[in-house]
Amino acid sequence: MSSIKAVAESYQLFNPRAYLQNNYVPPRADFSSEDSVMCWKLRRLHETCAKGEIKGRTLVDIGSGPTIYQLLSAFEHFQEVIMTDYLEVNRQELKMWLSNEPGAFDWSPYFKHVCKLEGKGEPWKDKQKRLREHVSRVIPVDVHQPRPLGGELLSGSVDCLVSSFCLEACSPNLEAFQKALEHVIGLLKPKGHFLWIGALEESYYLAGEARLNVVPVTEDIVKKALHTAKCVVREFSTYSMTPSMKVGVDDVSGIFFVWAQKDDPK
Ligand SMILES: C[S@@+](CC[C@H](N)C(=O)[O-])C[C@H]1O[C@@H](n2cnc3c(N)ncnc32)[C@H](O)[C@@H]1O
Ligand SMILES: O=S(=O)(c1ccc2c(c1)CN[C@@H](CF)C2)N1CCSCC1
Repeated sequence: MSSIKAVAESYQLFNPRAYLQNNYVPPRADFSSEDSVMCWKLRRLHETCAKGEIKGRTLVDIGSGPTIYQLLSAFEHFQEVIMTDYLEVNRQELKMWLSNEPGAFDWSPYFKHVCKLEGKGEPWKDKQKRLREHVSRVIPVDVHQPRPLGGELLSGSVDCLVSSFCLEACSPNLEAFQKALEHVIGLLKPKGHFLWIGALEESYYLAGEARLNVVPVTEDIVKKALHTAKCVVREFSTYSMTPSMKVGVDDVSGIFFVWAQKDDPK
């Protein structure tokens, strides 16, 4: 029986570079076909943010890991972006990229693709510069705490949350997954937006020496969890993995994309 403490211990072996190599380096991260999962994820985020409803002052990314792709469309509509992760090694990887230090991960294929989606002919380096200017803080997070960001932000003060592959990847069971979701939603203002990407029916993934357990969730589980957390689903779409995409670094069956809004109790 895994516990939150056991999950935390398993993450001590997490290798950000191995994780990036497993999931974000072409050709596995494929931009050559619009039908690839990466293009699907970026398109969902672009099309949802292009509607113009998701905007405000503060955007917080929960469980950023060593990645920034999840913010490439949403960040444009907010004054301040705060990135978060549980591990110092991931926060350091993010800070390396934000400071454009030698050896930082190359996210240029992602910027190029999103600039193409936006169709404004903007040089991708201009967007890259803007994202670096928007991220004000990279701070610790623990979704299993009632206040996941500690005292860094007031509960109910955030306009938009983004989270990708975090909650299911750090929750030992569905009860903990539900509580973590409710802790995270507690950061949002009423009517605040939640852009959530996650793994469907995944039970493990690898990141170097680390083998991380994942609580398997289905579309129905995710929808019910959002309802219990008093969120209204605006959009829910899924992507099914092809057998060729299963290369042993995880056993994910599919991906979900959610745009949800926190209920207004008034
Ligand atoms: C699969 S990675 C997701 C990374 C990135 N968001 C992405 O889209 O690839 C899961 C992340 O959850 C973080 N994590 C682990 N335990 C956590 C906790 N208790 N609270 C918040 N994040 C946690 C890990 O450090 C890791 O960066
Ligand atoms: O975007 S993905 O669908 C993706 C991206 C990241 C992850 C997973 C899947 C599944 N395991 C997660 C562990 F929590 C991390 N993708 C998987 C195929 S290759 C390109 C990356």
